[in-house]
Amino acid sequence: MSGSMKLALVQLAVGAQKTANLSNARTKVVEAARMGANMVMLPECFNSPYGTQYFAQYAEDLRATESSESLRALSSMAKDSGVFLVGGTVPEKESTTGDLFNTCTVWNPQGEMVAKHRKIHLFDINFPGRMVFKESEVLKSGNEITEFSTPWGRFGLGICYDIRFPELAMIAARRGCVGMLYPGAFNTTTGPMHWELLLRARAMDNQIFAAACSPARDIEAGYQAWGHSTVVDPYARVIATTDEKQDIVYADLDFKLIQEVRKAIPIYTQRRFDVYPDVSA
Ligand SMILES: NC(=O)CCC(=O)C(=O)O
Repeated sequence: MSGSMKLALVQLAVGAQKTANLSNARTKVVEAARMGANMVMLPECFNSPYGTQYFAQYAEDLRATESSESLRALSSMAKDSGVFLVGGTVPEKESTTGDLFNTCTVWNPQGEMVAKHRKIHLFDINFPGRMVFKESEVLKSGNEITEFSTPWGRFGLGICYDIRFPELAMIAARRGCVGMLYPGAFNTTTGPMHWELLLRARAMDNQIFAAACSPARDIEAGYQAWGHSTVVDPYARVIATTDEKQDIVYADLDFKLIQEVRKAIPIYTQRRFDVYPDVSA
């Protein structure tokens, strides 16, 4: 838990053409690496529009890198740029069962997959007249907590709606993770209400970094992404953000802030596991 790292969030303009999305992602990952990024994150559904009608059409078998166009592209982006790559999410089709998942893969600078996270909490909400969405109509949920190691420390992963469930970040932090990373695609209804608040809450409660990467907003799309890809530090301060357009957000993560804030506000040693249970145990 020391040193510093440059994180880049690629707020990608995503369209209907998968090949064009992969090529645009590659250009932006290369650009971020040239700007000194050590780790780059792509958004939820970076290779397809976001919507229940699209998952089956864009889904790929992610069992092996070679069998998936998107995984081959992510592996080579990471390797050619020499970065850790949190590869947004890709609609996944489990070939034996036909089940669909919303899945994030993470790649090391050698182009090897080091983590795979299937969205655990599906986005089912009903905001009458404003936002109705039911991922569970087409997707199955993942059942595993995911973390991965880097030279700067371990990171936990969640996908978009997963951020609303504080347990994932709490468990990751108590197991020693230095940050939570969320490829996401909030919308223009819930984004202004909760996107930044949730990131700051996850960072504040756990005294870790928290970052979320959105697609850019496409005003022609059925689902209007909120954008505003954001990085928050262990004091729960927003240290980098943007608006709704295509952009790359850069943040230097200084890991000594974790010890600093935990020393100043020592909630870590003041917990009362004699009164309530430790969810990370
Ligand atoms: N893609 C998602 O999971 C969207 C989550 C969201 O918008 C929310 O409000 O939560």
